Amino acid sequence: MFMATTLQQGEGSEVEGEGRSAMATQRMNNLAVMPAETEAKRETDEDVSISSVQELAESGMQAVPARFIRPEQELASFRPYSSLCLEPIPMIDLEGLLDFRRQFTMAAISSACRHWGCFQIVNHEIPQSILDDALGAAREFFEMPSREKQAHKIDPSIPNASGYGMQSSEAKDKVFDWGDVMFHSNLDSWPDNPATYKNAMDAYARETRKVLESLLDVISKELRLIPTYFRNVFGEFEQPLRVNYYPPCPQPELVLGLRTHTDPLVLTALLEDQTRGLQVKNGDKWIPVDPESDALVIFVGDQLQISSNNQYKAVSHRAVVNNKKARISIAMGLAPNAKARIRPAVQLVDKAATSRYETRTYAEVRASSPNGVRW
Ligand SMILES: O=C(O)CCC(=O)C(=O)O
Ligand SMILES: [Fe+2]
Repeated sequence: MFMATTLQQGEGSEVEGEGRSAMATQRMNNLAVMPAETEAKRETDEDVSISSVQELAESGMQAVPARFIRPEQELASFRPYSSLCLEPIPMIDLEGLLDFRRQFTMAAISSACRHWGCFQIVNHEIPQSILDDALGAAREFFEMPSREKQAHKIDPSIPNASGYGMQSSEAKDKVFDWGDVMFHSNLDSWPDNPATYKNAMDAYARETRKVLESLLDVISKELRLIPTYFRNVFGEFEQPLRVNYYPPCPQPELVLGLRTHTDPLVLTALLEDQTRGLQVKNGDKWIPVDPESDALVIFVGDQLQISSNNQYKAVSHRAVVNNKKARISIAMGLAPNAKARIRPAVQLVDKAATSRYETRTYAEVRASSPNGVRW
């Protein structure tokens, strides 16, 4: 599993989230380089101390430090294009599961899992107030002064630790993402502050779990597995949750808020504020997802791809940033129990062919797939 960390602030560079220190601004501006100098500068930036991207963004720097700049070949895929000519990801009305549209809706979910690995859902029965309160609590958290957030600083030496830190700061490629995250490996690690956080996230997590479990029921039927298949093989689900914060960036065309990844889970639900940023990969194209205030985005994760013996696809996705507005998203996943044995359903393995995957426990799978995003 990926171990994120926050970097130590350098001596004498105390910067509070709500203010700017001239020394810190100067230090951060000194780090900013033009893309041509990127490679040469990346090395010397290794020992730079940054405790959060939000703080860096609020320092007023005009150019991003080299260690955030994506490699040249990846930058090419950022070129702006009109989404008008691109097919949007499927939008599925879950009310259809309750009436005469049931078969059609089930087939639409299955088709989205096969061809996209993602879809949006509306009429999921989660009250709008629960969605709004979760996003509100997330915003309140990130608007707290730096020292209050740092009180929850993640300790990467503890396996499966929860806490606050920069996105992907220990990813193998050493390129940082333009965002911060409050990660909860389970639902008993809420901060006391802000006071609204615990109840709002708890309610959101509980409601979203029901939706994801009902989607899994549909999926097991569509894959012709017994209805309890996933519960039987994955055990009691773990429910990790990531609250993502992407500050505005002076050079959004050079960075990613969150690197390209698949979620190492069964299913993920993503709640976004109204700021665009999520992109999903379909074939060789990156498709922007338009946020809808009453919708959730659902991702097929690696474990569902494996269980389905590749019939369903875990979707590659990433978050881009902009130079005007911070963006918040909350991703909540269903993860197999650490002891669950992960392998394709025997019913889905062609008798003549061997299965595409070896059997491993989820703990082993998670430890061996450090894609740079803590889950
Ligand atoms: O913020 C987003 O748009 C994507 C978040 C995500 O993919 C994650 O938290 O795993
Ligand atoms: Fe993700």
